[in-house]
Amino acid sequence: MEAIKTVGLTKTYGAKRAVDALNLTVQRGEIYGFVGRNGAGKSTAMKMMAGLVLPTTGTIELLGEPQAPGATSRRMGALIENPGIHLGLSGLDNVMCRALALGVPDAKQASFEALEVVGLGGVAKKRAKSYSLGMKQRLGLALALVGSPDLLLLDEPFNGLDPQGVREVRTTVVGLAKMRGITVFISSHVLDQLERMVTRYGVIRDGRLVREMSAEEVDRECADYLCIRCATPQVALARLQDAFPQIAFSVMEDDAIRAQGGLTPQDAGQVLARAGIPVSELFMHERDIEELFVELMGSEPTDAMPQSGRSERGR
Ligand SMILES: Nc1ncnc2c1ncn2[C@@H]1O[C@H](COP(=O)(O)OP(=O)(O)OP(=O)(O)O)[C@@H](O)[C@H]1O
Repeated sequence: MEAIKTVGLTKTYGAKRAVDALNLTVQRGEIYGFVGRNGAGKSTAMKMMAGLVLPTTGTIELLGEPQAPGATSRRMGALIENPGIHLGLSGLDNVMCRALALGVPDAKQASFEALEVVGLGGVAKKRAKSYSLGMKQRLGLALALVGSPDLLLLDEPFNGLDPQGVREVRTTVVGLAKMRGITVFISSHVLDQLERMVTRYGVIRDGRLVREMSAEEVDRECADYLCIRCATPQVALARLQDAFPQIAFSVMEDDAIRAQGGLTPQDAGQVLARAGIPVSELFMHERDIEELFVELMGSEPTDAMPQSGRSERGR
């Protein structure tokens, strides 16, 4: 069952297509990481999902229900940009205002519980202006949580947090997803944190979705591999496959052979030398998640790849 489905979702500001025909599907229970450079269109897409910005065209379905333009689903909680905290009110009163507006039964108890979940139970009665940035961010999370949503939209929830705050928000979100089965749609630049929580990624570039990947696919793409180049890749491949049946080989679009699974340059080099196959390049390639996403996100705003575009590396 889908938690989020957008079809042709588009937002233009003048000549700028901030979000361009976004077709996105998020399954229930996923923690979906939405990744892109500054200005790629993440916030605009999420604001449309939250009913804060009207789409120019396209449709949005949340938890199986079509959303009227500008409507907000009561089953969704959102933390987008400033969480709208009243600094003069206590954390509890802030959350209660929202709980009452949502018509949450037993608003006070529900508000306490939301604050407990984000670790602010002990300071519930303190004014929000005395909260640190991290505590304010967690208060924003409590505001998003108080209606017991089935879907959470979190736009840059780690912004302004110290490492401890980042960890607290991350573990809270993962706990919610696991214990309550909440679907989480999260945008962040903090890739190493996303890597620890996300089950699927979508990469947005110039308003368009250029790639979706499961966490396992990202792990695979980030795994070290041996790269071999020679003039006769098919012949070399056959020799290597005979010699190392346990290794996963693939030939890339540029004819480079990629070997994953622990083959060393020395062992591969020996086999190819014995077969009389000259090798022009032989090296271990190491790539971390940041390098992978920097490639996918693009360096500067460019013309987007087609909606169904795949990485040039091809798999
Ligand atoms: N209200 C607006 N009026 C005009 N242009 C806008 C408006 N909101 C966003 N844009 C433009 O739309 C594009 C996408 O912006 P958006 O804020 O969605 O990107 P983002 O991926 O969330 O970036 P960031 O990570 O910096 O928040 C940018 O070029 C931005 O300047």
